[in-house]
Amino acid sequence: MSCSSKRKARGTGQEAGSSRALRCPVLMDLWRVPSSRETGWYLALIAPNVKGPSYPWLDPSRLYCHWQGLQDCIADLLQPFCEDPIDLVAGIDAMGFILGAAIANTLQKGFLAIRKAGHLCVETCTQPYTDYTARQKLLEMRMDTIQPGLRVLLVDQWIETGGTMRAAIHLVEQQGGVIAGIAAICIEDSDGGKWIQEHYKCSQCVPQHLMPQFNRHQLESFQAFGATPGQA
Ligand SMILES: O=P(O)(O)OC[C@H]1O[C@H](OP(=O)(O)OP(=O)(O)O)[C@H](O)[C@@H]1O
Ligand SMILES: Nc1ncnc2[nH]cnc12
Repeated sequence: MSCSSKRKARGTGQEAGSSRALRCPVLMDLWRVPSSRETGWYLALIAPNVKGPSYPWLDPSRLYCHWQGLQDCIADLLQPFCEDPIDLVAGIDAMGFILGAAIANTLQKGFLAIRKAGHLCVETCTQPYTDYTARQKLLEMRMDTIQPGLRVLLVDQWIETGGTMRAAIHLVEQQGGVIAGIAAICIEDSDGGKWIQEHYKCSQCVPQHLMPQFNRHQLESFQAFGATPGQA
């Protein structure tokens, strides 16, 4: 209960400084939609990391709170695939579930959860990988869904080193699935990110002119938060 601001959370009548509002440095205006929704406008809704290097360097989940931001983000991710046959959408644990399920619903397709190990109580195939934390991890997928030739759109929130996405690609292809495409808010220009873009049809929300900021892990839009990012 350290928030001293007295701003009102619009529409709720709830004060930011009330007992229900904990640590809320920048309250979102959930209803404000810019009149000219420029390409990737909603990326400015992403919050910076203020907790340090053991966390991802930013928080895209803030943009999911904004109805028009989420809608435009999903439309942008799907645009390159609008002519392509897709049988199934697969999302990667955990934040890839949000975008993946929203995309599946938009396409009126089913959704397959690719999970971090230890949660699926059915027959699974597993794939070890290393991600941006440099730790060894394990992805897991059920084995009763992908028939040979099934066209799968793989979705995650972010591709940094590409380790997680490559593990998911491997799981789908091992079962005979065809990667119809790969969608993520950002695919960084890392070696792994480039490899994925060279080998698969991809979509991401970050326009070319903003890529240097995303690769540097420092967005100009963070200035609006008045907070020093915990990690670059
Ligand atoms: O390209 P990579 O270096 O492999 O990193 C990308 C992965 O890292 C994040 O997940 P993370 O496990 O941090 O968090 P989550 O479980 O909250 O999605 C992100 O959502 C991707 O899944
Ligand atoms: N959520 C995320 N935000 C920024 N960078 C990431 N790298 C992996 N996950 C990320």
